[in-house]
Amino acid sequence: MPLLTLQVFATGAFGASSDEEQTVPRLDARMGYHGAIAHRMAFIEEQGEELSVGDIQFLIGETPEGVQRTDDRVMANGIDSGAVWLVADVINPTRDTITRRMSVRIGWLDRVDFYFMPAGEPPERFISGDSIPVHNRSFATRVPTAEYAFPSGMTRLFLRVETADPVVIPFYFSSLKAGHDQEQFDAAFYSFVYGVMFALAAYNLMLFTGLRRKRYLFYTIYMVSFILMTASYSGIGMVLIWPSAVVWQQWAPPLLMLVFAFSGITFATSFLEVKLRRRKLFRAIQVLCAVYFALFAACYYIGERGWALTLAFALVPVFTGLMLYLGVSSWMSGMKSARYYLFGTLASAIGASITALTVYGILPYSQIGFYAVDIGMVLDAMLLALALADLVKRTQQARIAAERKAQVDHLTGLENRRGFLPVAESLWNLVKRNNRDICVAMIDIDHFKMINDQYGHATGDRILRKIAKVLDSSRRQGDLLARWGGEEFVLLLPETDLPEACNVAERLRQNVEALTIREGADILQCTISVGVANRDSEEVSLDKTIVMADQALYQAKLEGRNLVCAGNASDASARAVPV
Ligand SMILES: Nc1nc2c(ncn2[C@@H]2O[C@H](COP(=O)(O)OP(=O)(O)OP(=O)(O)O)[C@@H](O)[C@H]2O)c(=O)[nH]1
Repeated sequence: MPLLTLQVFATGAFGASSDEEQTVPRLDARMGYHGAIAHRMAFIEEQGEELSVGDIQFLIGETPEGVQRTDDRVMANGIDSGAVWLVADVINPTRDTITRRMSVRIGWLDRVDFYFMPAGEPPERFISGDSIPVHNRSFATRVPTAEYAFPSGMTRLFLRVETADPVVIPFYFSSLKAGHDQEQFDAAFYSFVYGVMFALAAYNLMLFTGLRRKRYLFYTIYMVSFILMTASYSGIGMVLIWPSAVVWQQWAPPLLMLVFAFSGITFATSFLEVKLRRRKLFRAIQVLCAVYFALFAACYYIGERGWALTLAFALVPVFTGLMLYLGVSSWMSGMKSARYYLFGTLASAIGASITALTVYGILPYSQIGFYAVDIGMVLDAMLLALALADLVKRTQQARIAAERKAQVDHLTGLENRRGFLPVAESLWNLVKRNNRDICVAMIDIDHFKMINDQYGHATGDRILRKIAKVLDSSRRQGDLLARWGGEEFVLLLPETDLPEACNVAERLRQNVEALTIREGADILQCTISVGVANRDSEEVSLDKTIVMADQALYQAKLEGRNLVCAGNASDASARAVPV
């Protein structure tokens, strides 16, 4: 007989009795018990050596004080603990058989054996657990399940659970219909979770294919690794995808937990541009990832699955903390899109913590507690997708602002040559199509070098700004004014013939001449020279008209400055004349 060290899992130990009927609690076969019912059963924990049904029967008979009770509906005993037996006597007071469905609703348990022993008969056994290929299990279900037709009288029910994973035993005893309804609910829930995840993963993969931005790829990997991780520990993977891959099923949960944590942190570092902003931290994260993978490989090599799981369970909070820290620090440093990221990470962290605490038995077991990680992750997936969209929006806005900035002259606030030309070209083409007049005036401040030399560059700048303002307020609405470069400006006058353009130019000249600028004790007055040219034939381009206006401006300078000269764009050899 193996030596047993018996432990109490929780408070409320059953008062031991030599009466076997009191030692083993009773279940009524007619009842459909609501929720998990470990508190309605007795339990015994194996210490080292494996026990048989005969050993357990012997123990119950000979040392009933060793049989324990718990107040908890779900037994939770942490990682790598010994095998646990649950025992109850199922009473069927009717003459007919009563069929009941029993299941342990956890997909990661290695080995689960159900034994049913009617009085005076040998036990009938049902085997399950993820160390057994699906087709070799008594019932090919996602979670360990048995259906049994309880005969009239008493049947002793034994349940043995053994695993290197966290020992959690939500044992359900229900009618076939209630069991079926629960499975339907689970299927609907996982369909919803996986549906959302797959849709977002596929969409972001498309974005990656089209845009070639790595962050979309990392998002996709993060989602897919979550799907695979939950598929591995929920048992869905084994039932639907790898029904015979027992070794893979044993190692998949810790491995996929690592992959999930790493893909999450990789997405975070890419999205929050940690490599650019925090180079040292980025290196440290890479080293940490490498160390974890090396430790996992070592666990695999020596066959310590419990250690690998402990490693994975220890890693997830570390990386979640790191992801939260990165989110907070990025938000603090002004990255607006980081707040969606932060809320998403917070949702998944809270969900994962609730599930972990539920699985460890620290929080009372509930459906919502058990599925909290999935609910949190769905929220996380949606908020991260929102964060990516927000980042795209902000990047676009920044690009448009930068493009606009590149088209504006920062000194005068007028358009510069880059801003002027595209608008001028389209106006030019429009006028040309309608065969209307259009003119160009080139404007240059006279003797500006002298002002710079005498009063300094800063005063020169101030005067440039003032003259630009005068020009801007003197132009007609619809005319396009820009700083062409240095102390030169250009004015495009659509729907304007040459004499009218010369009138406008003359008004500008007069307004600038009337401008007085105080510089210390001096009152400064500036003048401008203007060259005007018009489009006087079909073939004349904007460029050519600008050249002609420039020549007319040169003529104005030659004629003594503070003048408006007009030229003819189609006849560049003709001499521009003062107006
Ligand atoms: N303060 C200031 N000066 C500028 C700026 N851009 C060009 N200049 C100056 O404008 C002056 C232009 O000199 P020039 O091309 O010789 O022409 P000018 O002295 O105006 O003589 P005319 O055009 O022949 O009347 C140079 O001294 C340039 O340094 C600017 O943004 N700010």
